[in-house]
Amino acid sequence: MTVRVKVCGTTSVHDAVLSAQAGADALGFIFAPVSKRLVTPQVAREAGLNVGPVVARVGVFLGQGLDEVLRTAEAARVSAVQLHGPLPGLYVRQVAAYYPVLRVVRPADLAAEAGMWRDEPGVTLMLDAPEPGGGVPLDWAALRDVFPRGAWLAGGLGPANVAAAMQALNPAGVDAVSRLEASPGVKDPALVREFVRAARSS
Ligand SMILES: O=C(O)c1ccccc1N[C@@H]1O[C@H](COP(=O)(O)O)[C@@H](O)[C@H]1O
Repeated sequence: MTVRVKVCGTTSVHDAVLSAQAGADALGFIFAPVSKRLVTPQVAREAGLNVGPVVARVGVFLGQGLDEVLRTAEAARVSAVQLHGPLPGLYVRQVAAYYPVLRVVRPADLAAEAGMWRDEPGVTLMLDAPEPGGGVPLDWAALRDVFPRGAWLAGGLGPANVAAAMQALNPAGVDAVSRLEASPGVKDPALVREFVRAARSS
């Protein structure tokens, strides 16, 4: 199975084009106000118009109301939505009625969430560290026996460790932000290219 590669925390058209040219399958746009990588829906929309017809644009949310999520996703013209934080199942289903959902869970919540979304093709699980965007890798060895088939992996991934993470867990997709930056919200071109290359060749 070919791994999907998502480069998150895109805050400019320039960095969107850079990541797309590096070969990313998906770009993440963070709309959570707490983030150092906060982007406006207008910039995300403009970025999406500059990366061609194939690259997915994922709107990232943390602890925001349903109305805000749906309005922002529409304004930004994203193609998928990534949901962090504790959320009722009904909320996730309501978003999934409009957008494919990447449901982000911490290892502690994996068993419950995996059971909830096993038969819902519109919801894909992503495992991440408890502190999103913190650059801290998960304990891959501890997850080896429980990592769900088809799930994505995030948490402290970068050029130097993505191959080992893939070897340990065989995720369907990998996602990274802080280890690809020159400064918060600004991509380091070499790190982005090397991350995509390392994931592709693993
Ligand atoms: O990066 C952020 O600032 C952020 C804020 C709120 C929700 C999600 C955020 N980022 C997500 O964090 C993971 C991995 O980040 P890292 O590679 O460990 O720095 C990824 O899913 C981002 O989309």
